[in-house]
Amino acid sequence: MTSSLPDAVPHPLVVRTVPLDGLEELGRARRGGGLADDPDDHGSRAATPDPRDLIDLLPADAPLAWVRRGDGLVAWGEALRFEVAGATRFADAEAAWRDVLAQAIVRDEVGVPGTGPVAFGSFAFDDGSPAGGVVVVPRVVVGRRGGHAWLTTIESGGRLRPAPSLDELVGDLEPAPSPGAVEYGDGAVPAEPWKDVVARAVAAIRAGEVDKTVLARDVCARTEHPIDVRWPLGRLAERYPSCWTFSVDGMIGATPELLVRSEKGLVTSRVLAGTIRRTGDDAADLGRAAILAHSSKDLEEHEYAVASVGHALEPFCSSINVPDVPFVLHLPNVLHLASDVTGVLVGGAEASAEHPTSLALAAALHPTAAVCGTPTSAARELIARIEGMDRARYAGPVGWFGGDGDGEWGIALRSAALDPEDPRRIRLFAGCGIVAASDPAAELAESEAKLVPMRDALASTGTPTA
Ligand SMILES: C=C(O[C@H]1C=CC=C(C(=O)O)[C@@H]1O)C(=O)O
Repeated sequence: MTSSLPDAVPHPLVVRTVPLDGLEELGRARRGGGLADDPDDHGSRAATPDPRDLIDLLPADAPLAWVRRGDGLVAWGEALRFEVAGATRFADAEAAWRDVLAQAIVRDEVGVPGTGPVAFGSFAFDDGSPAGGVVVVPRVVVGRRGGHAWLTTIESGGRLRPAPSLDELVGDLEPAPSPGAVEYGDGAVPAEPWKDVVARAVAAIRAGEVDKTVLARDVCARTEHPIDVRWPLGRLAERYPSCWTFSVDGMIGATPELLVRSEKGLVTSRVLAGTIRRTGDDAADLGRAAILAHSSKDLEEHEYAVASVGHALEPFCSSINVPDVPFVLHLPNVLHLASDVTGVLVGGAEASAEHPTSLALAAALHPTAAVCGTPTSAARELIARIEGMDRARYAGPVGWFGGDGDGEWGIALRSAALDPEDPRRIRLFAGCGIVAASDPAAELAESEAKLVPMRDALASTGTPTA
């Protein structure tokens, strides 16, 4: 399978970024409320931007999003789109983006990460997947970071014109309608047989074929009404503020795992592996956090994941910091062992330094042991042999990059893929790291806990599941 890219960019892109005032007011007016308190901001209760300010600007048609704690990017419209496929999908996407940039006319009056030209991407987990990958260059981008907001417009073949106002661009949006009742059905491998798949993986590990692997499953949902992506997105952004809520070409979710952020010579990766379900009782959950932090099975799972990220970043970095001990990340549905790995790219922040792009770094890191296993190629083969489904863009890189190559790529976890043929159908995914001590029934329960964010996001009403 190869990528089919246009031979040449049809017209140069004209990109303009201007500062934006009044984003909060616009968001507040739409919701009729005040600024939100961040539930992750333990104790300080500082006023933070509402996680929905950006999401609430999106139109229903093909919205693009990368939002965390109310900051990030939302975008819509399609100035350009590249579809890529196969093992060269990342390199092809990057080359196409470079070609576009070589001809772009840019006026950026803000100059922070995420301003100027921006492209969103979502890529398949597996080289052989028909899902391949897609890069979308939107027509309108609204961004916010640390109290500053901006508006970028991208036109193909136009002339540099005065920037339109946000009101003009957004107009009167109808709020997202609920998808109504949701029916769930089996995915490629139903729950009970999936336990046998886990048992086969455990046997393969005990036989020495791999040290660790990650197995995933899907469930299929059918909704009463067509799914307006803004419905689940708003709920995910509100309920999972410490995750990255994303939407790219029908792939949506709120991932807690940052594959790589590359910014001015500094790279960061949030590595997760090792999970315990929450009970809904805060005191009991503190006890469970302590159990997780000392669980040899989970620490082993985590160690493989951290090592895979450290090794993949090594060739690009002059220094790397890998924490000795993971911390426990508290999400509403689960607790994870987490490590923030940081590194300085060779050349550091020097303006003359030629850094790899964030997408090239994502390609080098993918697939980490958090979604594939150790050693990588044997784990990949084992997954292809026993998992019984095409992961498509689940567990693949999803995110954005800018004109200088810097950007942020998450791993598409806690996610779902809309059916491009039927707006009432969506496929939800969840996976679990498997090591020698894994128990199939416990892994099935863990996968159910990881499906909760998307299930709750699709629900038409009701209290989210703990
Ligand atoms: C593969 C998934 O989770 C990974 C990320 C965090 C914790 C994991 C675990 O504990 O098994 C997985 O490695 C998923 O959520 O679908």
